[in-house]
Amino acid sequence: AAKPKLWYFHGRGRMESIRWLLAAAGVEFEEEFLETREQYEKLQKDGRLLFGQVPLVEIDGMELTQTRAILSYLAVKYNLHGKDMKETVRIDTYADGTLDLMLMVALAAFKPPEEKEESLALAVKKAKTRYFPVFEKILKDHGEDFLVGNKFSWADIQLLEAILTMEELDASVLSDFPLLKEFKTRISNIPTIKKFLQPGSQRKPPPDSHYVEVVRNILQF
Ligand SMILES: CCCCC[C@H]1O[C@@H](O)C[C@@H]1SC[C@H](NC(=O)CC[C@H](N)C(=O)O)C(=O)NCC(=O)O
Repeated sequence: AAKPKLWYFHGRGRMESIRWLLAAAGVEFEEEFLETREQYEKLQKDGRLLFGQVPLVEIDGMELTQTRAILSYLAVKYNLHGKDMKETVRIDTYADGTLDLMLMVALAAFKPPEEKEESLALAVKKAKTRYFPVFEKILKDHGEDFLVGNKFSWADIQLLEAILTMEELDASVLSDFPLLKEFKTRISNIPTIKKFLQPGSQRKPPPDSHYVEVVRNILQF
């Protein structure tokens, strides 16, 4: 079967969680990087962006947009969802929480320097006071290796991505969360994830000023 093809900017943004899921599932994927406004306008003109937006993922003969819809499709397709509805809603809930945190970080890149620092500091504060305490308690309460059903799921992938992203902003962000530290080590050592964390993988670096300029230029905002 053809490899999934991802259409997005050459950076993390909203697409990074999709890259993480595919990589963790051991699925090879291709990427098309939008560098110019023309490329983006062509996608729109060709009617490939339902609401005029990216991420766009070509998979199984479909052209999918809307990040959450794509992630849900991939989680089910690669058996990274729950064994029943009750597990699945927990996985979705945990994943949505980490996506909120990740988006806070992603959008901060587009703010003026002063505001950007403030937004990133707020994201770290939210991680330490809102999100990480919840996940530490979940791991403590059920005493299992994974967040749901003692089986590796999409929620675990999202949480690891969030942990690593927050550690880039504050290396001591896990200092009060011993179980999350163990979780980080455990999940990072899953072979497909270990590979994705090696240099040269399709994992993208944190957004820099060039990336922000390119995205602003393409989206004209
Ligand atoms: C570090 C880069 C991430 C920040 C920038 C991204 O966050 C978004 O707010 C903008 C981009 S992503 C690009 C943006 N895509 C979305 O906002 C998608 C939102 C949708 N709900 C989804 O989850 O996929 C875009 O195509 N906009 C064109 C425009 O709406 O006309």
